[in-house]
Amino acid sequence: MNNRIWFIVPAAGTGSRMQADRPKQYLSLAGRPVIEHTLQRLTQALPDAAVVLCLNPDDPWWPDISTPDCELHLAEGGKERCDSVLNGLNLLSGKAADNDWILVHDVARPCVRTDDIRNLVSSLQDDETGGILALPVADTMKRAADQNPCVSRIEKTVDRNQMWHALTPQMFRYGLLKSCLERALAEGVQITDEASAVEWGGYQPALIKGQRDNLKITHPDDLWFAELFLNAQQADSE
Ligand SMILES: Nc1ccn([C@@H]2O[C@H](COP(=O)(O)OP(=O)(O)OP(=O)(O)O)[C@@H](O)[C@H]2O)c(=O)n1
Ligand SMILES: C[C@](O)(CO)[C@H](O)COP(=O)(O)O
Repeated sequence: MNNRIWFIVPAAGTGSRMQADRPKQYLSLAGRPVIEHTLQRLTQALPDAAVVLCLNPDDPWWPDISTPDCELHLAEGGKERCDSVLNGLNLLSGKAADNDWILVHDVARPCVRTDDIRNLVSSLQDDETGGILALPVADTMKRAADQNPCVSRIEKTVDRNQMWHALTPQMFRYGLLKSCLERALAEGVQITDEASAVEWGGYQPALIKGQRDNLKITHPDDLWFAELFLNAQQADSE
């Protein structure tokens, strides 16, 4: 594959659902900040890929982080995750070719397996649209009658067949992703991942099965699960 690969890592969130004293990407996980684990996984998976890290402009913690041994560009985070990603894409204007691959990966997913990342790239390197790591739903799915995140009532059971959890990285050509994301945001479309912008653009991104331990650290107990996964992955590799 002769096109370059660029990681864009949205890392400008405040981690409000984590209820911690700092953004979750700077919380300690197995003795190191979450962000260091994530960046290490990305650079281990694809050592020749460059990394665009989207940081909150007022982030006081980044200077204390051990930076990965890779080509690293810093972009300014935006109001929402999608804005941070678009800022990362804009930073690559004039650097990335339209057919270069962009892999967007949440900094809050430090347990992503390098094999999964490489499998995503090898599976999609000849694909015109791109796609995402995802996980088929294994539980019966219920739609709640309201938005209370703790207690509610079942409004209906949703057919789980053909339902997948979207993970990251999400892999798209630079030109396609930038165009779809710019237009979707300009139209006020609710975008929570890159695939939803590409779908809005009329494309059908691929779903490539990933591992269940690629969790997004979101709530306090997720940090405990992440450490379990890291320890289990370490034990498997020995
Ligand atoms: N304005 C934002 C918001 C989120 N993110 C990043 O997008 C990823 C997924 O977002 P999420 O898990 O929602 O992180 P937060 O927004 O920090 O969490 P919360 O919604 O609990 O505040 C995270 O790596 C986060 O750092 C970002 O770069 N810019
Ligand atoms: C991109 C993502 O991780 C795919 O599941 C998810 O949409 C991020 O959501 P968040 O609310 O911004 O964490």
